[in-house]
Amino acid sequence: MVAQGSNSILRPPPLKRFQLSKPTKESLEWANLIELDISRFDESPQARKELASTLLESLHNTGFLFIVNHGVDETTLSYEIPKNGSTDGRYSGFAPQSYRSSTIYENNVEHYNFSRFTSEIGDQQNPDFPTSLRPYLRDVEAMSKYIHKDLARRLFILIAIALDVEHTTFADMHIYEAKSDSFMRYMQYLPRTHRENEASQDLYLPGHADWGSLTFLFNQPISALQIKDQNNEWKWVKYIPNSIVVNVGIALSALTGGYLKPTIHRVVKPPKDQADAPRLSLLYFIR
Ligand SMILES: O=C(O)CCC(=O)C(=O)O
Ligand SMILES: [Fe+2]
Repeated sequence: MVAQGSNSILRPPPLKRFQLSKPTKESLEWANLIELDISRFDESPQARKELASTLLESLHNTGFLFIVNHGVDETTLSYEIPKNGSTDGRYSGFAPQSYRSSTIYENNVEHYNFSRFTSEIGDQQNPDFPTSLRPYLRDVEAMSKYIHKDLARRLFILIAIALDVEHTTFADMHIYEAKSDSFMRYMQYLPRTHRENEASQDLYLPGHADWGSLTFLFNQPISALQIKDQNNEWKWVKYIPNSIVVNVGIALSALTGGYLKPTIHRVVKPPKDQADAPRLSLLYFIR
């Protein structure tokens, strides 16, 4: 990544790179999810049709899939989140551990949210960005826009093709510039002691479905995300290097008459060989 602002007088020290762990050696019960090669979107009308039907089937059955060959380097934005700036972190800015401490489950989670980068009055980013973040903002903006305006758009068009409706039906409902709560989130799960894990029943984030339409999660080596499969059994989401995990939220499920599944998922204590490392989730929520 090239830090911006090299011509300016503002040269804060760079953010620390987030140290990615090695993948687990444990054999876990993995969820059976497909890998969609999204680069085939522009190959031919036939390829697009095939992608559309694979996508629809998996979002109907499991509500989750991996997209690969998506054009983003997964490590580009792997930084330690800054722990200062605004503490009003609900949709924009930093939320420390204490923000979630009302539940015994999420008290090891801290996050930093970025709203959409638009110039609408009353809908701007929190202007109180910590100085350390400013050199990275253009990259965060580029990444957010690429996911929303390009990757999600392709998926929305494929869903429309598969459902045999006007191709831009869903894409037009999720225009980046239109008012929405879409946002990017850095979410850091801090390791817990044995006693803390006992108190929270090994849960880092309780089972839930996402509210929005599509969630993009940069897959990373610490295994902790689980989804509830068709037999109501929890299965682990596998780490596939350079893949993005995509899942359906409640809004998109409603927009498709319940055809696409807003699958329940949760985050649990990682396996033993990863239990002592912090876990960084980089998410983009399309709402
Ligand atoms: O951290 C993860 O792997 C998933 C987080 C999640 O499900 C959420 O924030 O809605
Ligand atoms: Fe979620």
